Amino acid sequence: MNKIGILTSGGDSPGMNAVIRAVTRSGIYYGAEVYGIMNGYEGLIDGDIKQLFESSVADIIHRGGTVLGTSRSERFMTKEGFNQALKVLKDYGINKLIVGGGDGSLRGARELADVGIDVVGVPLSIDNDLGFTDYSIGFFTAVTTVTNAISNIRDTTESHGRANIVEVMGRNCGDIALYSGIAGGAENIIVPEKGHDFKEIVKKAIVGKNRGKRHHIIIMAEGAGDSRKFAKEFEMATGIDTKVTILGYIQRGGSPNVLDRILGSTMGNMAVEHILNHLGGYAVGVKAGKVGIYSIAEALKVEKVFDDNLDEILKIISI
Ligand SMILES: Nc1ncnc2c1ncn2[C@@H]1O[C@H](COP(=O)(O)OP(=O)(O)OP(=O)(O)O)[C@@H](O)[C@H]1O
Ligand SMILES: O=P(O)(O)OC[C@H]1O[C@](O)(CO)[C@@H](O)[C@@H]1O
Repeated sequence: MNKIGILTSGGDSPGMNAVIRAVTRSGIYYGAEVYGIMNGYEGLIDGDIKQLFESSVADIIHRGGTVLGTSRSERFMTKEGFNQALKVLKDYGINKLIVGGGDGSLRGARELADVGIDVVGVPLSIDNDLGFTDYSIGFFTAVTTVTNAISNIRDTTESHGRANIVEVMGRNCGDIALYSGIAGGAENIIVPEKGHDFKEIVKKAIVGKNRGKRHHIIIMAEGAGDSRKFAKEFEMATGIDTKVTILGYIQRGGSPNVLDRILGSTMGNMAVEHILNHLGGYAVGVKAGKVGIYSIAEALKVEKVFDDNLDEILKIISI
């Protein structure tokens, strides 16, 4: 009997529950037992594990967060914690493990594969910072949430003739800023991958103001610097009353959109099909619209590349 374990790890992301549901139901469909490991690698170390049945995952596809809980586990990064996790897998007879999470979580999964555990990693993170997949699950829901927030901020900014610096998440990746900047019609984005020309940003705002423009929205990725400091300097240089909005967890929670539900369902199903038929370590991803499976070691070597073309388009069409 194959026993599949599933855990979610790192920052939660919209779509985690769609993956848990797809893994559970696909696993049972293909004749395996499925076990939910609570709170990511922490639950794996502590043996906080429960068997999942078809109805355990009812009514969750539309919910944000993760019904299994998640964590950032320092203990898993220690030799003792890691060995304890291996012992728990052995004690429970869990011979296949599916890990949903971001870059760090999948690196943890690769470590497990390196010592002989069959694993499949599923990219689940709002940051979209994994190079081997065009999109990680949760990213587009977060971008939609940020875009809706920009629309609201734009209304009130326009009414008052102000500027607003909107700080978004993404750790060292500027994709949330880039995609929401395009979709929300922001004047500028500031991302960690690129330097920014402060004088150019100021000039653009002043030219816009002189043309009669009553709003100026700048999306600043959290990894690109201090948004409050930037706002003060921008206000000083332009004379435009400037506010800061830090979106925080608003952009990580919430019901997953259609794309994240579909990616979660198809990737979860593919992870199960693959893990039941192959030994070793793999990761699922999406390239050019197609869901595929890759060696996890190779996948994690692929560098994340910033989309300069999209950045250029933003510059051309935001005046
Ligand atoms: N290099 C590594 N080797 C082994 N385990 C790791 C490694 N990096 C991270 N982990 C484990 O994965 C957990 C989650 O990693 P991290 O906090 O980086 O989040 P993440 O998976 O990148 O998700 P998110 O993108 O949402 O932040 C860590 O707390 C740790 O237990
Ligand atoms: O969950 P925490 O510890 O607040 O972490 C926040 C970080 O997690 C993410 O939301 C997802 O990786 C990042 O964008 C952000 O920097």
